[in-house]
Amino acid sequence: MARLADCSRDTSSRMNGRVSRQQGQMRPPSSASSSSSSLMSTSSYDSTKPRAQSALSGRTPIRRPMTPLSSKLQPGLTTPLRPASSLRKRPSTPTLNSYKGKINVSVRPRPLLSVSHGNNNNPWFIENGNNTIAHDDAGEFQYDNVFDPLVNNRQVYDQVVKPVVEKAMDGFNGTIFAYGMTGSGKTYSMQGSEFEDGLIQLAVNQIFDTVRSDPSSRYTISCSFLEIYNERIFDLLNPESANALKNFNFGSIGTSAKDELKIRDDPIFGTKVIGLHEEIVTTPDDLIHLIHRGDQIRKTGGTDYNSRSSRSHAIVSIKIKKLTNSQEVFATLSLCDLAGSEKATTQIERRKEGSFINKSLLALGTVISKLSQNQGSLHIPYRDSKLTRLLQPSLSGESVVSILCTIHLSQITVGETLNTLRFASRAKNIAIAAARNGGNVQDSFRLESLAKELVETKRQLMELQLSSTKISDTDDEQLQRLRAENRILSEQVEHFRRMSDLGRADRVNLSNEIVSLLGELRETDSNRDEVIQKIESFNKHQQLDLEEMKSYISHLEHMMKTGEKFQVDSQTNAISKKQKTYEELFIGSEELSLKSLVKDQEEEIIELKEMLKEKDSIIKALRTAKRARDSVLNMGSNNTSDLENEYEDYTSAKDNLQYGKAIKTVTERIQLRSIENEI
Ligand SMILES: Nc1ncnc2c1ncn2[C@@H]1O[C@H](COP(=O)(O)OP(=O)(O)OP(=O)(O)O)[C@@H](O)[C@H]1O
Repeated sequence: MARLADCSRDTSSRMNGRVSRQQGQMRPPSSASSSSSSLMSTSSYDSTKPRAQSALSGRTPIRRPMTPLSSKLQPGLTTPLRPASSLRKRPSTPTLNSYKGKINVSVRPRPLLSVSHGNNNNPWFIENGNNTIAHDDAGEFQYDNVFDPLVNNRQVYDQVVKPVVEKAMDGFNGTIFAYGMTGSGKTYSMQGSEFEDGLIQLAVNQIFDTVRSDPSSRYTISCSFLEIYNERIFDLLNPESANALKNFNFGSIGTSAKDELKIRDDPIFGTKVIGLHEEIVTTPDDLIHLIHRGDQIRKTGGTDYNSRSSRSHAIVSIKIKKLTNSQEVFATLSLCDLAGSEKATTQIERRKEGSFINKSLLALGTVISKLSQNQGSLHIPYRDSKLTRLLQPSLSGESVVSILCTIHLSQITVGETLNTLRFASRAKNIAIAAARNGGNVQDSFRLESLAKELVETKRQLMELQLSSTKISDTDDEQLQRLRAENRILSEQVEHFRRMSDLGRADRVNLSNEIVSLLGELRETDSNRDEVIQKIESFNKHQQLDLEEMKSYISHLEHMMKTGEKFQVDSQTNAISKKQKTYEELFIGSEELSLKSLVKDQEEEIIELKEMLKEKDSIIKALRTAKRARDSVLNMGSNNTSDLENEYEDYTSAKDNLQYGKAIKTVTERIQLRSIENEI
């Protein structure tokens, strides 16, 4: 256990992000650190830059026996101890397609500095072997990793980032974020310095090392880079957004609102920033260049603890897609450098920035706190800030998460450091249940096309339902009309048939009676043969008329049958239309043929009506003829010439299809004659 020398506010030692350390004052690597050396990547992009020679004099940490944990814990500050572990060490239940575990939490104290403004009784103690940090009054805190202040970025990387990158290369989303008060070393850790690579650079190296060592797979790597500044999202890779950010100041908040990017829910990635620029890269240099470009734009300013402080949360997202044979996996690795919390400052702009930063960090703390309570029913206020909204998919367990908490170990920052440690303690209770993204490409394609088909079928079904309602309305109207007309038609046919039967019987009677009448005619009558001939001819015409009537009847019957069949067909069509696709129904010829059939039927019905009218007049004429015959028979004293004359009138009238009129005339004449006889 090491008692740590007091560290102090340092702005003088910062020059362009450089920091020096006195060599030889670092303690031997901790167990965490030493174990990590065996895991170190053989990356060809590893930094081999020498550590800086320090102009600062460090203080050798004082070692003292560890105070028993129980006596150190204070109510509200306790952190249940658990075996030190990292993603590698901690028990988890990874299967091929899922990963279960807890968020990996590491603590990195900023190195001690030579200029001390406090006293030597530094209250902090670190025991690297046990991954424990203790405070004289606050007690002990244990995490997956508690680093020695003098570890380098590579050692931190191996414990904090490397396992997450390995998982990301295998299809699991990964998130790493640096959290801590301003000036505690977040940016130093993530971006590195002139003398050593940061975690981002090392992650990039590992990604491309993996790509190179796996020629049998095809990788696609792309990157986006955003920052959340004063609760607005800016695209650090998009020049327009970057310009907007440059011009962004508190006086123009309203006018620049259009430049900020919006967050939307996304079925694949949980959340998505709409319109965020994303570039595909093929080399590590390309990727680093891209990140460097964005970093130039990132908002920085001076705080009381950091002359070049990050005033925004910055998130680099690296998308990795890997295709091996027909298997595709994809993942997003998010590397977040959060803005540091700080106490009130004298500068107005810094104060306003600080309030936004503190607010979003508070929201992050609340979310972490609620998640750590492990109660599924609890409402998690992800929407309280842009930061928590963006980190929602990661924090809600869908991503392998590793948090690096950076701390100051000076006496004047004890409150802030304890806050960070409490945050870290809560975070390590959060469970992860991440799933691998991807699967068989053919399956993916098949699923994709099935999903498309489903959408298309649903659309067709909706249109079909709408149009079938319209069609059935039209059909219904036409069917109703056709049914009514058919009913009238069949009644007329039935009536016509009865009349025809009646007419046939009358005709038989009539011819019999005419024959007997003719028998009574005197054989000597010179025109007897002629009369017989004419009567026979009349009979023949009658026969023809009857034949014609029969044929009309069968024609009418046929039309009725066609009409009935059409009704049935229409109903069947209406049902089957509902089962047919939209195209078959509307683009095909079905509808056209249906319409033309209806039109034909309408024309035929008009014709039939005309024909029926004619037939009615024929029947009427036949009736009148019967009546005329009856009158003739009753008269008994008809002479042949009168009969002949009347017969001629009748036939000529019939030829002109004016039977009714002709018979009327005959009847009138016969009636007139009977009156004359009576007189
Ligand atoms: N582990 C470290 N080794 C050497 N120097 C460090 C280390 N950590 C931090 N520093 C130095 O401390 C100063 C502040 O660090 P840094 O900018 O990384 O803090 P920060 O947490 O990102 O602050 P802010 O939230 O304000 O951006 C820098 O000059 C940095 O070089």
